[in-house]
Amino acid sequence: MFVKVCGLATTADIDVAAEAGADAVGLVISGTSVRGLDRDRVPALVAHVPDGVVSVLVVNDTPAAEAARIAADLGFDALQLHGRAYGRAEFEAAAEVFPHLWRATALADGPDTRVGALGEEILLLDSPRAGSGSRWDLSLLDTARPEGHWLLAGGLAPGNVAEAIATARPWGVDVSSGVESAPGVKDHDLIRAFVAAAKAAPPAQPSDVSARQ
Ligand SMILES: O=C(O)c1ccccc1N[C@@H]1O[C@H](COP(=O)(O)O)[C@@H](O)[C@H]1O
Repeated sequence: MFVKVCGLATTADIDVAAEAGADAVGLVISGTSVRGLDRDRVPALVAHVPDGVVSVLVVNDTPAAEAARIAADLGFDALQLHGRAYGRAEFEAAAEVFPHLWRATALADGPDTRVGALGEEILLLDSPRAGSGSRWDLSLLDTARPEGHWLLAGGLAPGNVAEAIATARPWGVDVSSGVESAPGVKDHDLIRAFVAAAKAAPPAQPSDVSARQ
């Protein structure tokens, strides 16, 4: 089970997530998120992510090509694009700048659920309110379950991730609010508990892909 912990703010957060066994860590650049980092702090945090852990730039409503340039300039391994109604042409233009794109969308919005439909490497299915800790109706997957490299997100936490994995059968999971003691403040014990619970869950799909794309 591929596990990403998102919205990290300090080098200690990164150390804890990596030591717990997270496969990827997310750093948010967004003016509207409580987890949005000052741009001048980001290079040191990206550089702190250890080899073997995927560093992911997470943006919301940023034009894809602009976000791709930021991801490339700051040395991220992957770019998670949330929010806009991105089209294939926008993704293709962004991929020429930075190829490791993740498409984050809400199933309630009726997206194309084929992984790679816009050229992305990973599809992430989230609640319509990214980063809010909101869960969503996983029964929507019954008629639109993706295959392959897709991540489940939205209101996951140490106490519900095993059940969510059993229901949704994703390739991986992503968490932010559910491992915090207050909005934007990561709780290290919750990070450890989340990664342990997710890794212990029986995988629904083979883990046949390395963490670094
Ligand atoms: O975490 C944020 O603040 C955020 C901001 C902008 C876009 C995405 C964001 N986070 C992503 O939201 C989901 C799930 O969050 P939660 O666990 O429900 O709080 C996850 O994909 C994060 O990467």
